[in-house]
Amino acid sequence: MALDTTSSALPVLVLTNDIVFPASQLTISVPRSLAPFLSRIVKNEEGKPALVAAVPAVNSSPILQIQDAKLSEWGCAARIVRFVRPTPLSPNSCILTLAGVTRIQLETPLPSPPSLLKLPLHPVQYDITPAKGSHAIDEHAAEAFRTSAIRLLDRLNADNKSKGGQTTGVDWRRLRSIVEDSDAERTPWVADILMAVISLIPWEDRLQMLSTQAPSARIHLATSLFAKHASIIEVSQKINTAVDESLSKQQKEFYLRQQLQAIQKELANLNRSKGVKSISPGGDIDRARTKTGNGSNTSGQGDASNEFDEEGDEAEYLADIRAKLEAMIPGSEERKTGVKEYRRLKRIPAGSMEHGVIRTYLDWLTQLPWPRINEELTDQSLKLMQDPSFLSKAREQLDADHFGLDTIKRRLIEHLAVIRLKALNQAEIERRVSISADAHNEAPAKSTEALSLNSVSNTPSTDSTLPEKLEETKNPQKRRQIRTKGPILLLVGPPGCGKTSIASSLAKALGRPFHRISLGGVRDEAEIRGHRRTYVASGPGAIITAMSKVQRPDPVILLDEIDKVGHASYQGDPASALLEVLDPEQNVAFKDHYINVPFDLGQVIFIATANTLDTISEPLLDRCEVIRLSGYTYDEKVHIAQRFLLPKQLEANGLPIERLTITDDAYLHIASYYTREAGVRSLERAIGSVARWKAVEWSNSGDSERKGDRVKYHSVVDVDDLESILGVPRWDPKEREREERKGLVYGLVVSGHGEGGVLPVESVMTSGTGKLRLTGSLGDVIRESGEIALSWVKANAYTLGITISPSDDPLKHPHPIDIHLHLPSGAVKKDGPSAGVAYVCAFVSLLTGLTVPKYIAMTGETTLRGRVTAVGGIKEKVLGAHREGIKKVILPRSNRKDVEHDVPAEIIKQMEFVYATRVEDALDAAFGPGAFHSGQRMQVESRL
Ligand SMILES: Nc1ncnc2c1ncn2[C@@H]1O[C@H](COP(=O)(O)OP(=O)(O)OP(=O)(O)O)[C@@H](O)[C@H]1O
Repeated sequence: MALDTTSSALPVLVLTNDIVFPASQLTISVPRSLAPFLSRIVKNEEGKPALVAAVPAVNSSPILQIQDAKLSEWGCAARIVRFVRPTPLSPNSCILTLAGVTRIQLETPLPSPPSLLKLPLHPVQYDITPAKGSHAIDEHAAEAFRTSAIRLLDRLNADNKSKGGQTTGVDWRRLRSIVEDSDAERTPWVADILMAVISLIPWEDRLQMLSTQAPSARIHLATSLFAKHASIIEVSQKINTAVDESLSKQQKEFYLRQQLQAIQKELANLNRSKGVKSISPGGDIDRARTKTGNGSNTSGQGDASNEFDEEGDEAEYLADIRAKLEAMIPGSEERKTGVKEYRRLKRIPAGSMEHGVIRTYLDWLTQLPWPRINEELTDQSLKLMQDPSFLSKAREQLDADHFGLDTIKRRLIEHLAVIRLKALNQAEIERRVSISADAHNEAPAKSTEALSLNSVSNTPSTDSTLPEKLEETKNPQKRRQIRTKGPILLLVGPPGCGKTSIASSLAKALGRPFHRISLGGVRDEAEIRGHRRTYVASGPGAIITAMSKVQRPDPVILLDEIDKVGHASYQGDPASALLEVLDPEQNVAFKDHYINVPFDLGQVIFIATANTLDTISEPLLDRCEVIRLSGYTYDEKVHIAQRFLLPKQLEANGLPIERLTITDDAYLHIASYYTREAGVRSLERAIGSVARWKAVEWSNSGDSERKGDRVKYHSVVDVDDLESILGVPRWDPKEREREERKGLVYGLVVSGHGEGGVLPVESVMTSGTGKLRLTGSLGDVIRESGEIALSWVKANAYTLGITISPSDDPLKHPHPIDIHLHLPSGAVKKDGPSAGVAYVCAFVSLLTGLTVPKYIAMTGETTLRGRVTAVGGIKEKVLGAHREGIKKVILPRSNRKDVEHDVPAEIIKQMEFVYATRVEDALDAAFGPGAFHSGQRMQVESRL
């Protein structure tokens, strides 16, 4: 387009990388070679304006040299408003500030490449008349221009803000207000200003703008360019925000994962230092992560690198859990719950806390031995029980592991017999179901044949409830369950008498896993029944943990020390949680708070142990069948030591069997001088010490032989060797020497551990007012029996020859006295009525001056009328008395059967038993027959 207005010649300044627009200012550097020429223009000697034609290069680039520039046809006449030339020695370029005046068009192209030494004068055309008429801008176009310009400026402003306002140094808001205030006439001028300022508009677009002379065309061009660039900025801003958001999400996730890892590490350290296994089923998780089902990996054989892969492969894990859930019976509650949790797990992002909680829950849930779809129809224990010699083999197993304990072994065998019969019945029912199902499937018409087939089976059943049983057995959940419904066996006895070990040999005999749950000190119900999942770090209780460990529905579980379970408190009542476990009616649907799905414990054999029955709650006791173990005699201990404890200790200490022989006397010596217990635990420990001692001797002798010394090793240990091996005997035999003195007798007791022993009953008299003082941590019952005994003695004082007149009170005549009765071991609490006979004898001895021989001990409750009634713990007491060297025991007549049934024959042979019906019988036995006159006694009795 040509300008048909004014024409003149202007020096042409080539701009390689800038454009000057009319009404805009631009500061550039120019080569110093041009300085003289430029200063001439600026000095304006000829009175001309200091104008140059600033013509941009078409092929602009930051590194473009002037001589290489291809000039645009269009440029801008610009006034030099500032010219700074360098000092003569400075290598710098000149600084030139130009203010655009108007568009110019080169009339002809420049003839040669621009010179670096001077600006060539070149004719240009320009137009400085304001736009009018056909050039006028219509209002719509101006509005469109303003809108697009404002949109672009707003975007640039927002962009600038998001970058901290430091990027361009242009005040976009001010420009915006200029645009807003501009009327239609001024818009072409505003468009030029914006074009000069907005550097992001590409060079070609700006050149096009420069070369557009007509204002309306310029406005249209500017409108479309601004709209285009506003859209470009919007889109790029959107992309940037999206990228930023995803980046910040990633950063957030990364940060949280780092934190999670740190927490897990700390927890693992904590658990390691406490020696506690993980709350979740520990290494079993790893096991859970290995493939199952048709899987190629099985537990323990998996890829070793997976074992340590903390993150685990989520997809593999989910597939594994899914396979386990699919193996559960369809429609079963455990499967429904598992599937629900599995779906939740998939929805929740991995690494979140909730994800971990669900994962741990699913680990527990899927590891429990639920009834499975593809369970094999015969299992190991059923096969074992089908063996006709099952019971005799079981007995052999019990005998192989334990000496004596006949009653217990007999009872256990009875228990096994019941379980076996139930299992065989169950197997028979299953067999019938499968036959009838086959017949039904093959052809309904052949059902009669199937029935006749049944009737010729080896074990025809006369059970009238068979149809229901058959129906019940069709339910897959009810199949394969050998229920052990029946009383729970409770083994009661002193420590170390084999309760725990016989339970484990029962499990061995049954071919089932054995698990021991120690209940000693359990105060919190949650320890048995688990914490609800709402608790932080919640987990299942001891029962479900045991089931998860053994991985079978039918283990033998030993509830050890059931007498030491805590009682009801704010933490719940663990004893009542146990009730549910032990009650065969309830435990088929045992609900752990954590798992929260009923679990069938019907196939589990529970055996409980306790040292005493006193602290076991009545309802709990009611569900148990009590079997008592009451400790061993010395003979039994020697046998146990020889046959069981020594081989065990030799193996434990690595000494060959032929390298240690302990003589019977040595065993007896250890049992009586180094241990004083009903069981054999301390004895076992002492034998262990002997074995270790001899192991050292044996290896020393080997060393000496190698060195050529002749140190002989003696494999036999006799009584004389014991002191050097075990030290001074812990129980000094002299200590056992009891005294025979006035007011002192020996009673028989059973300690809280169920251990029997002898307890002195001491009494003295002091001057006083006829009062009785009882000391020695005595409970109410034992105090009352002291008072009863004294009342009886007072009532019979005359008959017994204590007073000279029937009306005299022996505590007041001839002198007023007080009696102080004490039971030693004052720190140990004592209660019970069984010291009555001993009290009477002590009072009579004190008041008459007669003494009771020290080899006599007694037990029995007395009534005010002088009857001697039965007491408990006879076997323990007699064995305790035997250990203490007592020769004669005075017992209530009604306890005779206990002695005859429970006390080993060899003990009966070694001791004398006197059975008393009345207190007088006991007095005769203690003080000697005829010590008191029987005739008078009859009188007293008739008076009563
Ligand atoms: N009759 C026995 N024959 C062989 N070994 C026995 C016999 N009785 C006990 N033992 C051994 O004595 C040790 C202690 O037995 P165990 O731990 O079963 O005692 P416990 O009655 O359960 O004691 P606690 O009440 O303290 O739990 C075991 O090594 C066990 O094998």
